Amino acid sequence: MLRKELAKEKSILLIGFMGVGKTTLGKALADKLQREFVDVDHQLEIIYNMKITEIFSHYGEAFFREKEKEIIKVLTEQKGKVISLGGGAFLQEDVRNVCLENGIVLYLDMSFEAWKERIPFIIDSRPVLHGKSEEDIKELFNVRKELYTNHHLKVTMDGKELEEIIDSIVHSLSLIKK
Ligand SMILES: Nc1ncnc2c1ncn2[C@@H]1O[C@H](COP(=O)(O)OP(=O)(O)OP(=O)(O)O)[C@@H](O)[C@H]1O
Ligand SMILES: O=C(O)C1=C[C@@H](O)[C@@H](O)[C@H](O)C1
Ligand SMILES: [Mg+2]
Repeated sequence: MLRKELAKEKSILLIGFMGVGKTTLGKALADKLQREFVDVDHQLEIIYNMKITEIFSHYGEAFFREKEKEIIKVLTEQKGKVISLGGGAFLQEDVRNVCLENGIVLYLDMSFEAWKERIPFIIDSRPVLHGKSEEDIKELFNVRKELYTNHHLKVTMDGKELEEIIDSIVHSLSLIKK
């Protein structure tokens, strides 16, 4: 597809619990679709020149959520991109609304059993998980799951290779009107 045509298409917005692979998959999907990739957390890290954990500890979560919302509002006005959101972005109704109106919201779903294998790899860089037991995290996982029911497309990640997931997303995208 020509870049000019792509620029008119809605952006693809990746949502799902922290650590399911929105950033990892978003990059690969953008490559496959020849779209520009934007990661909301990374944008905030650039703006504040701090890691997400530092933004949380320095300014607090409420500040982070406000800035996260502001940047998502700006980014969702842009077309033709693949944009990975942070795992907690859909906590905010304004964020849900602006994403569902302007983009194609793709939910990366995963079972808790599969997801919990990732805890050791992500715990240090996800402040929301700090100080929580596995039971607490499971509860958070289930509460957040409700929020992610607001989507246009869903892909289940359990037991699948990245390539397989990308192919199924590309197929689903080809079936919907943009
Ligand atoms: N398909 C996969 N298979 C195995 N490991 C993966 C897969 N996708 C991502 N990971 C690993 O899981 C961890 C989290 O991935 P990633 O940062 O992409 O998640 P995320 O959904 O963007 O998280 P966040 O909501 O915190 O931004 C990383 O260590 C990554 O290497
Ligand atoms: O799920 C969450 O609340 C978060 C997920 C990450 O992407 C970051 O946005 C931050 O660590 C908060
Ligand atoms: Mg991410």
